[in-house]
Amino acid sequence: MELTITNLSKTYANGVQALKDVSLNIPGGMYGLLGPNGAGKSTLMRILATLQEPDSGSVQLGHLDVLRQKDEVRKTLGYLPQEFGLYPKSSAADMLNHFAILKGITNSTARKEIVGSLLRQTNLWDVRKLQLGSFSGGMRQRFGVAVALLGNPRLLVVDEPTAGLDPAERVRFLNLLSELGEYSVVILSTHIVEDVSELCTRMAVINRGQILLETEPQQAISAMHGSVWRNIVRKERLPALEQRYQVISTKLLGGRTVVHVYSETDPGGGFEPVQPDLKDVYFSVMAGHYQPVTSGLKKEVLP
Ligand SMILES: Nc1ncnc2c1ncn2[C@@H]1O[C@H](COP(=O)(O)OP(=O)(O)OP(=O)(O)O)[C@@H](O)[C@H]1O
Repeated sequence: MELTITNLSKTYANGVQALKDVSLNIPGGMYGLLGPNGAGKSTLMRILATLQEPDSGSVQLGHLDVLRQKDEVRKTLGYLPQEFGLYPKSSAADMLNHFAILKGITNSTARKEIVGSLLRQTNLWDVRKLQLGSFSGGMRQRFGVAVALLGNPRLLVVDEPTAGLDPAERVRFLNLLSELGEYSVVILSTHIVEDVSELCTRMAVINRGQILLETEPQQAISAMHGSVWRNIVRKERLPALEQRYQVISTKLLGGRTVVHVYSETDPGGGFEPVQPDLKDVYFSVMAGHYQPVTSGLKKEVLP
């Protein structure tokens, strides 16, 4: 199973171009779509989930044309939107049973089995009789996954699921997702770099509706070896450093500022080489130190 997105564009009525000629090949497994707020992630996710029309382009899931065969796609689609409403007075088990009926699982014995197994898989079995209104953020998200998994989707679209989860809930949630990636296409949109580095075998960086990078996280990190340098400075020095160097990121650490810069040769000035991580990759791409490439990270500095 593979998802092929070709030349997708979308401009809203207010003139905002949310997607500009987006093309991606998404194989089975866990795929990360990483970008800041407003990058166009939700627009792309809603189009993949057959809830929105692009202006142009095509999307193919295996042999299905996602934009034309919507009913067929919906049978094999799971979608966890950024926000969803639940009946607060319903129990988790009742609500999931209700969604299973909507999904067309009419045989009651089969449905009971499926609902039970999903509640166990999402670690909600013990709280299945509690009202959804009493659920924590993490429990809600896991319930959302249980709903999205009804009917064994071949395509699972998950939009910013970890925003608002505490660290323990986030880890539990990511572990749950990582178990799903093997047999279907799972697309995870997020603005959190760690979500991608911990989970995804492939990823794309999107900003202002454009794909800036499409790669394997490990490959992108390797390609930056030797090009990331670190210094710890006083805040007042930052403007001067930004003039002189290609600054990737700055981070406060105990009142001082840790600066990462991009340079293919020793930049001097007290900078030391560091092992790059996916944050260095992401912020370098966002800062425009790299040219967009379709696969892998080419070491090309923009003029
Ligand atoms: N219905 C709409 N009408 C007009 N503009 C919209 C609409 N939906 C989104 N936009 C704009 O399109 C751009 C992309 O939005 P989108 O929600 O796809 O981004 P995102 O990456 O998901 O961001 P976020 O994480 O904030 O949801 C933004 O500039 C947004 O303001």
